[in-house]
Amino acid sequence: MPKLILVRHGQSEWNLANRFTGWWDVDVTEKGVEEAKEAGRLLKEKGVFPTLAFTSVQKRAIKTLHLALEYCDRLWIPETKDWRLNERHYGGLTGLNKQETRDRHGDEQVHIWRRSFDVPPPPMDKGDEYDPGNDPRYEGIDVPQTESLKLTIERVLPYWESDILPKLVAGETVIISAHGNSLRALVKHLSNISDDEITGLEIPTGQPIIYEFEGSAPVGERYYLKDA
Ligand SMILES: O=C(O)[C@H](O)COP(=O)(O)O
Repeated sequence: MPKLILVRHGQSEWNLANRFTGWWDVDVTEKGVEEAKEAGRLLKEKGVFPTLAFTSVQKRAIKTLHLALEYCDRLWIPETKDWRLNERHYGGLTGLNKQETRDRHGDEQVHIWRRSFDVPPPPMDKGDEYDPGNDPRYEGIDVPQTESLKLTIERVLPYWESDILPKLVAGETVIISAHGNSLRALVKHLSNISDDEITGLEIPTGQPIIYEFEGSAPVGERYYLKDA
């Protein structure tokens, strides 16, 4: 049965520093590197070998993918990078410390910005030091100024339908190395999670999540590979 493997990148420098990251391109930490290697070892140990890979255009996800593939001896498989798998854009919160933002705006407001379904964080100003607008990797793309989970879903799902799902239907074992919120977008869709319930879903770093597919639909529920 074709499998879908979802992996959130290993710990990033700004996960460690507790800063809102979004589209800012931070690296993985040493711990993140270890998490990514461990994900690869686990794939190998459990005999789940990806045949095709997708990732974002952000180095924390790309590096995680490469380390995971290296540690299951599959660095050679075809891979595609696409901005539509990027982390959700954190708007004007990008770069701020999460705790300091809580102290300033209150826990409830910060929780709404982080986890609500459709309330986007305040938009990023054009020319903000963390604005990736002029980055060549986004040439020709209308870079958002902020994104809620709902807006993230609106760019992740069309890409999933057009580029990824057909590969699973064709029998490939697909690995997607992406981000907390682009993966929440996918899991919401695949596990049919309501707009209310999705606020409670957290995706840990570096832990492969598996969906088994029959045709174009998942069979049964997702599970963590470490528990299989
Ligand atoms: O972009 C970020 O800051 C993190 O990758 C995810 O942050 P969150 O846990 O606030 O959604």
